[in-house]
Amino acid sequence: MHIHVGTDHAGFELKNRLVEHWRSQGHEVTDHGCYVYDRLDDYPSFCFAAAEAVVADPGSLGVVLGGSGNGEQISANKVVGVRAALVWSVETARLARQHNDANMAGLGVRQHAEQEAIEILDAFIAEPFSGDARHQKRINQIRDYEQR
Ligand SMILES: O=C[C@H](O)[C@H](O)[C@H](O)COP(=O)(O)O
Repeated sequence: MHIHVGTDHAGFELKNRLVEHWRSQGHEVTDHGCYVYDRLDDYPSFCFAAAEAVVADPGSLGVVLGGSGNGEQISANKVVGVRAALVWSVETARLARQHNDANMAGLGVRQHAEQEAIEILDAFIAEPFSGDARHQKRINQIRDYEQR
């Protein structure tokens, strides 16, 4: 799996852990920043970069991190072709893939212990889309609206 990751300062340490963790599992990981810790940096540019990379790389997945994950998810969803879900438990992460075919996850680093955050994001990466017709129909409705 090719995984694109972006974060602001709030997720800097977890992002570095995830890059190492997923590479050790054999995943290809592209780090879209931030590359240095700056407590005054702004999340949108990192999220746009990760989101544009996901759209340009069909089959890949993306993860955006921040204090709450909210601004990161909002930013990622501005990029046409992105379906970013805010994931806050293993179950919501799995459902984001199973039902929504989400190609990006937003996670609030300040809302979880590190190990829990890693487990949530591992669940997101591992879960396939169910392919069920009822879910695909709804995803198509979102795609059609986005393209109008
Ligand atoms: O939705 C935005 C994210 O949670 C940001 O990571 C957060 O707003 C950053 O907060 P601060 O600038 O207070 O560290």
